[in-house]
Amino acid sequence: MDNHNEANGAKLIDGKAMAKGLTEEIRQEVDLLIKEGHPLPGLAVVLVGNDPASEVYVKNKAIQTHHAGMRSFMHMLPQSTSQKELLTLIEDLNKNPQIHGILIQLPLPEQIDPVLVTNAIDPAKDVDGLGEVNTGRLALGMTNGIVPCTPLGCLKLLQSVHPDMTGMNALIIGSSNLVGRPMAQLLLKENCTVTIAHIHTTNLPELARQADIIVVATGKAGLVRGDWVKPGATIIDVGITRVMQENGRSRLVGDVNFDEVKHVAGHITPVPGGVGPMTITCLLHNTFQAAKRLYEKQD
Ligand SMILES: Nc1nc(=O)c2c([nH]1)NC[C@@H]1CN(c3ccc(C(=O)N[C@@H](CCC(=O)O)C(=O)O)cc3)C=[N+]21
Repeated sequence: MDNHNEANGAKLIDGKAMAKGLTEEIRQEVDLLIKEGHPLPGLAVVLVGNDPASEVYVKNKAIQTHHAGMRSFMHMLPQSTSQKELLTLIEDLNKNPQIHGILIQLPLPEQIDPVLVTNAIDPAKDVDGLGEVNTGRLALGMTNGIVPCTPLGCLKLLQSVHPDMTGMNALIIGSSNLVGRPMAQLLLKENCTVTIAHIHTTNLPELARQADIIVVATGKAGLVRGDWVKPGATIIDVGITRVMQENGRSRLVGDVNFDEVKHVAGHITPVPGGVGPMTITCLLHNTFQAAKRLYEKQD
């Protein structure tokens, strides 16, 4: 499959096509598990509150879970849900043998501590990979942990262009627990020289111009400009912001000024159709792996 189309100089890395292929592979592996007599892998997604964007993502995750031949369990809780109520639900999901993966959609309402609830998930079911056990395993370079979905998707997109990243300068813009920090661990493991830039970084354009790889996850639409980019560099755009156009319709834009950067970069991911679909496929992959590991222990 050719996932690379021309984007006026830069080649597009087609995350949508790659995600479709990987989801199909997962579906075949799920079929094999079921033929061996194992129960269907199940994913529980918990959404607290009624943020419309989160609702779209969560529904999309449920649809994709079915495409991969797995079961999905949705839990939509009101904005006023207490931390105790959420912890009780997590306890139930931890014990439920039909559920192999648990995802608590972030961000959470302010009365709930995201670190506390994330750590309440059984590490074997923590398919977001955000709890302290899986975070620690990744930091130690262990291979038995679960890797967060968005950075894992970014890694697969990068590997499609660079099978060997040894010695490359990688700049990560954004230091969140969800993306920036785990991304740094993954690229370190690929033998990159990793720089993490964040809100207090003073010389961002200068750092960007030295980078062979840029992964940007800040939520600042259009942050990365054309003259920040080294010619031929590979750009992974994690940002996703909905903006209103003059015609009254909205469209999605990333953290990269695409129209400028496409003339300079070697490869670039589009928004939409880049990192987003790969994030969902990696969630399915993590859920399948969690189920498979459990079945292997039971055999
Ligand atoms: N615990 C947790 N884990 C997450 O992985 C997580 C989360 N919380 N909170 C919110 C962010 C956001 N996120 C996206 C997933 C898919 C698309 C996606 O499929 N985007 C499509 C477009 C979708 C559209 O049209 O709106 C695309 O880029 O092509 C976007 C965003 C996962 N997140």
